[in-house]
Parts: sequence; structure tokens; C-alpha cells
Amino acid sequence: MKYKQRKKALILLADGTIFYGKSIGKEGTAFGEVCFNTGTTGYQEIFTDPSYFGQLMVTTNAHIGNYGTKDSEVESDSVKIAGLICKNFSFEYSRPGADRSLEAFFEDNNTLAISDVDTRGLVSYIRDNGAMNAVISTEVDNIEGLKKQLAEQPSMHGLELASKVSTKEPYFYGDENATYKIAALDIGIKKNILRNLAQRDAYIKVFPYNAKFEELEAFNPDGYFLSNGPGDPEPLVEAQEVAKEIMAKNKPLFGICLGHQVIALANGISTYKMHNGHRGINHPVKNLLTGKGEITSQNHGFAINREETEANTNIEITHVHLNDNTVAGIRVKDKNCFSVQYHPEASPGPNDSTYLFDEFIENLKK
Ligand SMILES: NC(=O)CC[C@H](N)C(=O)O
Repeated sequence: MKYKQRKKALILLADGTIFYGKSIGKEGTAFGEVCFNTGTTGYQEIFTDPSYFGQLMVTTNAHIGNYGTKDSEVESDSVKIAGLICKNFSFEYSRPGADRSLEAFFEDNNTLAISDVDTRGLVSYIRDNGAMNAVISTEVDNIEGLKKQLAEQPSMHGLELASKVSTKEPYFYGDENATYKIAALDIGIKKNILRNLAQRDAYIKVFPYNAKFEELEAFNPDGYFLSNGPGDPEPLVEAQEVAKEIMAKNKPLFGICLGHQVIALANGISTYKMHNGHRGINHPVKNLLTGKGEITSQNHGFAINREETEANTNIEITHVHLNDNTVAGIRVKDKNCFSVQYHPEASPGPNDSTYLFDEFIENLKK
């Protein structure tokens, strides 16, 4: 392996705690909310998932970069994490079909990444003390300056980020002669959701985060979709309005993650920031309608209020997270509407939950 001279780097947490590591190449500083993903594979999909916008990602898997990157295996057109914190970074990679190294991929995306960090120590610390803002930097001699800048960063709680990652203009996905037409509101949509819908004979028109219901309706869709995405769902009042209007007209509606939270808010159920979110590819969920278990892909830091959901007689809890009993899925009883807090499109993760896309297509027929 080629020898690389690597700059010392640090991660400074908002409470003053510092961990040290080395930059993988690029020098500089990046701010974000620190979060961790326990997935053992799928780093490229994680780094390009728009839901991670504004977050510094700690990967608990000990090796990152070892199978390089592939241009077709992205969830959006660029790296969306604010920066990476990992243990071992592989500059060498081994995979016959790879297009580039992860180092080159990060260089092209101007992403700051630091390795050789005690990620076990760091993750245990965040697990105990909760999600918080942090900064990663090669400016290891400027701790006081970094502390000042860090104190000025906005909190994830209350932060609207969908507008930062949403498409600026509407676009189409799939075969225009497909059987079904779906209007999707892009509040940070992952490509694999579009792939899953298109594979099920759907033609999708994707709309910007602030599109009005009338714009979506003008596409004359068979059903509507609210996507995943970054930030706090509460400030997304335009999307909540769209959800209300879709439900008022009793049109088929499906929401994933941020979209699920928006649907809950549109039904008067509040959301809250979790101590630590769920981020990984082995989260156990029980489908309460079938009694079956699913191993799911998850990535969220907010959740919907369980007491308010239970108290709402028009909402049925359809899925529950078995680790902590948080609400993982709901159905609006008098509407053609359901949503899940996790990721049936996976990417990365297991495909146990793809049946939810089939159920949505069935709902379009009703
Ligand atoms: N993947 C998502 O859609 C995440 C939703 C929201 N940003 C959260 O953190 O809870």
C-alpha cells in the first residue's frame, strides 16, 4: 500500500469532548449533527442518502472504502453527509466492478473525512449523551476558534433542510407508458424508492418540496408519495398542507420516513427528537396486521408521538420497532393512506419490507 502523509484531525463535540484522528486527504472543517450508522455494508448508499444532509456520520463498521464505489450505486447525485468519521479507511479497494476508490469519490465531492478515530469510544459517548452538534477539522491548533464557530451552528431540532436537497424543477422517472402514475413530493427522495416504484409498472413525476397540491394533481396521478428526507419534519408546513389535501380528497397516499412524519403531523400527531435515532440495517420491526417480523433499514432522528397516535381513534399503529416500542408504521383508518418510519427500499439493507411497495400499488387500484 502506498504510504500517505496524513494530517492530524479532530472531532470536537458541542459539550467540549474531543476525539482525535487523521484526515484521509482533504484539509478543512465541517460542521453537523453527529450521528452513527451501525450498517456493516452499503457505505456509498449511506453517504449519498439526502436524509443525512447536515449530519456528520460515524460508521461503526471497522473498515470503510474496501470495496470502492460504483457510479450506479448512489441514492442521489452527490455526497450528502456533512463529513465522515471512521476507524480504518481503505485507500486500496478490491472489487472487480468498482468505478473508483472511495478516496477519489470523496475528492470529487469535496467531502471531509477523518479516520483512525476511536469510533467505539465516540459512539458509546453519543449513545449515552445523545445526539449533538459537532465539528471535524484539521485545524487541531484552533480549538477555541472551532468551539466559537460550533456554538453558532443551528440545532437539528426545528431545522428545515428539505429545501436544501429537493429538486428545483419537476422531473419524470420511469416508462411513460407504465400502467400507474404517481406524483411524488421530493423532500429528499432516495433513488431506490423511484426504482422500486418504476419496477412496479409506475411512471413517476417528482415535484419540488414546496409544490402545491394542485401542481401534483395536474399530473392526474393514480396515487401520491411523500418521500424521506433530512431535518425536522415540523417546519415542513407546505408538505403537511399537501398531505392534508391528498387525504381530504381520499386519494391513495404512501409516505416513507420524513414523509411518514409529515403524514402524522397532518393528522395532528406531533413529532419529537429522539435521544439517538435509529440508523442501521438490522432494526427489528413487527407488522401488527400480520404478526410477522421484518429486519429493516432505518435512518431517522425524529419519531412520531406514541401516546398521541394511540389517542387518535382514526389512526391505527400497523408497525412497531421491537427495540424500543416506537411507532414504526401507521394507517389512516378512513383514508387510503399508510406510512412507515423505516426504509422498505433499503439500499442499503435487507429487502424484507419491499411488500409495502406492492401494497401501495394495490391501493392505487382501489
Ligand atoms: N430518512 C428520513 O427520512 C429521516 C427523517 C428525519 N429527517 C429524521 O431524522 O427523523
